[in-house]
Amino acid sequence: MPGMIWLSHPLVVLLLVALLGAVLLGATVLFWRQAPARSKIPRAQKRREEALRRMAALAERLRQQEPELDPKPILELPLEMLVQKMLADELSLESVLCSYLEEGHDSSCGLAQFLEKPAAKDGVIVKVLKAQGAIPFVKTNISQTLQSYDCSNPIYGQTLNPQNLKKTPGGSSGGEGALLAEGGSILGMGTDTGGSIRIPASFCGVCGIRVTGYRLSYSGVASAVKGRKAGITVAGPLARDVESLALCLRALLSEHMHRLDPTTPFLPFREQVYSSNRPLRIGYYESDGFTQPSPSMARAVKLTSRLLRDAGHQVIPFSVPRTEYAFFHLYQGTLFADGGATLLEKLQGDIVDPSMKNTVNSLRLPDSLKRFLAWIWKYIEPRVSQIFEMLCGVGTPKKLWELHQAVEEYQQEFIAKWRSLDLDVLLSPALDPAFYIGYPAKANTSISYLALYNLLNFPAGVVPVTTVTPQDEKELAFYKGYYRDSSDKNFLEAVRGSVGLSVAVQCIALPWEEELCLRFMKEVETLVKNQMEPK
Ligand SMILES: CCCCCCCC/C=C\CCCCCCCC(=O)NCC(=O)O
Repeated sequence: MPGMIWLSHPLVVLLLVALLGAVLLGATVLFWRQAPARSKIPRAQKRREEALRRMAALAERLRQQEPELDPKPILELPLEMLVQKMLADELSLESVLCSYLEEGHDSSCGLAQFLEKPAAKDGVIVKVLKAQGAIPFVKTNISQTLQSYDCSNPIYGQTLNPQNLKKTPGGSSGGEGALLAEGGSILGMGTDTGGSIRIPASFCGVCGIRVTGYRLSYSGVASAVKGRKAGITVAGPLARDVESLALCLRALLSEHMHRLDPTTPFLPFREQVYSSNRPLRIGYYESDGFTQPSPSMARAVKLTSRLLRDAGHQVIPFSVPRTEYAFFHLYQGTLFADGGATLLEKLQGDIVDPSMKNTVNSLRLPDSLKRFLAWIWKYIEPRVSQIFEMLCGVGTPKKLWELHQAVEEYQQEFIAKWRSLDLDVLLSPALDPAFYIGYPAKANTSISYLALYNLLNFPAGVVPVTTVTPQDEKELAFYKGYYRDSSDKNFLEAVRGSVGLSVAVQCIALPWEEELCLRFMKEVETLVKNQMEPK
């Protein structure tokens, strides 16, 4: 046989042996490099099991001591009412959640190399909350490195969405979203670079807000990627209602926080802005022209803008300028300005979670190959081409400054448009309904509605307003997406089969206007609640 003749050639045999040797060597080196990570993971899992056993034992002891006590009505109380009851001595209970760097605890970011390095002291947010009586009681699951909006890592596994166990709770702060949705907590803290507070909140049917950069302290918050100066990561709370978010920000925006971290402005919570009821001028859009909204996302904006109009507010159409440019060139440009070097460094010797493989494998390619793929994909799927271009990084400090300047110019262009319409606030879709597990990595352009406000650095929060109806589901049959590419196709697959799942809207204000943003969110929440429960 001709094949056998080839195989009997000594050079071919030599080549095959060399190839096999190289593969074996590669696998051994990888195994050896991952060995420390592999050994830390079972220990972390054991610590978690022990903690859960201790919690179960404590719960059992409480049940025996107080057989009459029903904790459910307490856990379901909004934070504000809980505080009122505690102040009135009707309740004494120990539970406010915080997942930030906390003395004596690991903040792993889903990375084995961050394990067994407990924080030496509390982060500023934890310090301020503790000083006001908060008792952090649990750290919740996140996506590996926080650079994905799924919620999975090789240490603690995949978190599921309590509304549908085949769906992700979103990420990166997906554990917080799931715990709040299940009534297991009353307040959580997350971080947001591309929707990591707002996506889990909207996927799980709770509220969340990303504040203007630097308004809340970021000191002591663990992260796999630090140092970005555009598209910066910010802290923010998640809770079951807007009043709880306001209570949290009221507590944090204090002299105490400013004293502990003078890089935050001394700008205490402005009560009169939050409690004002003057009618608002509200801009709104159902589509950003880049990610075709799911039928439920568009319906959520329609429903909310009608309720707002009926309540006496002025509602004005708004269109987002140059979304494609803003998403790829500016947002992804800043996200991967270093070509992913920082992220890859943090993953060295670690097991890469399946939810991160797409990003990590693409980043690991040599720049020349990324450029070649960008060129090829230009003729097949232009959006994939743009992703590969951005994954090369900016190249030089001069280019980075040019990018920062372009971001500032876009910010001014957006503000000028906002001002020309004399708007107070803006209403947009969030990202809904929850995706099937594994899909965030496949539909990576669909975060455009949320990432825009990371790029602009505006405060933006999400409020659940409706659930997916059978009619929304039927209308998905006509969903094609604006680009008809793999990301559009994956988005459609990700959101199918979601009748009954939560759908939120996004409420946006200008920088430093967190109180106005919250006031707008509260207005939306109240109007939706009132129409669901007519007097
Ligand atoms: C052809 C496929 C190539 C895949 C390349 C992947 C490109 C990834 C693009 C977008 C994903 C962006 C995810 C950003 C998530 C940020 C989440 C967040 O807010 N994190 C919080 C934090 O950083 O603290």
